[in-house]
Amino acid sequence: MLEIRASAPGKLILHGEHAVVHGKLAVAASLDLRASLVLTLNDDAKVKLSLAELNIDIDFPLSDLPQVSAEGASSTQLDQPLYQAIHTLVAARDELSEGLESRRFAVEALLYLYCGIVKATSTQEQDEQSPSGVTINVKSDLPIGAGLGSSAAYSVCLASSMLALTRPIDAANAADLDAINAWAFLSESIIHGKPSGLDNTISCFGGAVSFASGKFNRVSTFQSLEVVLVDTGVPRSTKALVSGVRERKHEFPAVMDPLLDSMGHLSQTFLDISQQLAETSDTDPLFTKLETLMTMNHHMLNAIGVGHPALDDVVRLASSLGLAAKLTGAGGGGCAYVLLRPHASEDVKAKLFAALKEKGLRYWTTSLGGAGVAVERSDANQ
Ligand SMILES: Nc1ncnc2c1ncn2[C@@H]1O[C@H](COP(=O)(O)OP(=O)(O)OP(=O)(O)O)[C@@H](O)[C@H]1O
Ligand SMILES: C[C@@](O)(CCO)CC(=O)[O-]
Ligand SMILES: [Mg+2]
Repeated sequence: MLEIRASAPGKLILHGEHAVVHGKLAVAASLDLRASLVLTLNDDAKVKLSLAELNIDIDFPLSDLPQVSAEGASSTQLDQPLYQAIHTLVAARDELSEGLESRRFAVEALLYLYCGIVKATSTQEQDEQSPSGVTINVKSDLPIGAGLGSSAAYSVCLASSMLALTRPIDAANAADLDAINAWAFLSESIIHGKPSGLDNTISCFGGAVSFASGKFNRVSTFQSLEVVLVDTGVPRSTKALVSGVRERKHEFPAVMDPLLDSMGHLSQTFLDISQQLAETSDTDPLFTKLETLMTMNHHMLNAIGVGHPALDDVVRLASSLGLAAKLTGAGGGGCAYVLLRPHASEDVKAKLFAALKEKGLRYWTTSLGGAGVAVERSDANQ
């Protein structure tokens, strides 16, 4: 029996969220929290999906899926007629009418990649003669819609498993990674609107990077930072927040543009200081600078309209213990991260964890810069 297993990590944006959508520099690293997917074939000629975190169990007959144009679907641009056909198909399903719109985007993204990658490579004759369906189960360690790149981890799992269904995929091969990343970006575009590509790139390649205008450089200087991720539990949508910033930028360009520029410069300053950190044993003054940058960036993100009182509460709580925190990802709720100095006193950590527990907030201590996508195909008949 054919089985494909894929997994991909979430990410922490240390600095540069939102600014990166407008071409500025951001710095981010992968997390050790991952999404995972198992794909098998079925004889029912259906795409069956079970998305545990979204409480979605639904199937679509293959015969209902739209035809892909003769030239096949592009991996670099969303095919609008194909997307519209999928959007209409999903909108017609009552099971998906409840809850947030973004639940439907997850199903649309999955069907889009299925049609664009799998259906596009099989001929109509093959489809009619042996209409093998696929069964897909997804689970995730990541909080959904909370700033840690759950949508990107999901998108990378989708892209890598669909590609592995059509040909051998090696996650150590640069061309295969580029193909996964390109399709994952299209899935992110369905979920996010206009993503920068940072989240799917980190989830695909892993490690720690600086990123601007679709290009990234690996960075090894800040992977060892110790952080605590804190989820305010306030739900929000990345798509809505990103479009809110775009509108504000359009309305007040002279005010917004310098703020976005400043956030890009802040990412570069962070990189310069983390480079110095790697070259000295006298780290305390540099950590003081890193903490100042976090506080500044948190307030700049408030200024561009992506803050939330619950995030400010986390920043205040950290500050009462002499620590710095800032929101991460799209903001508007979701997660903040707290920076711990190396050898932070056990007493401070214990106080932080106790205060977070008392407020009923979920938190994670995590390592940065782990592996990117993993995909493996096994076939019992081979
Ligand atoms: N495990 C999952 N199963 C199915 N869909 C998922 C899963 N994880 C994320 N998604 C999709 O991604 C959406 C959440 O993405 P969104 O971009 O709003 O938040 P995020 O990626 O967690 O945060 P950020 O983009 O700020 O890092 C969900 O509503 C769903 O459409
Ligand atoms: C808010 C944002 O910068 C990060 C979301 O994790 C959006 C993006 O980069 O696409
Ligand atoms: Mg996202």
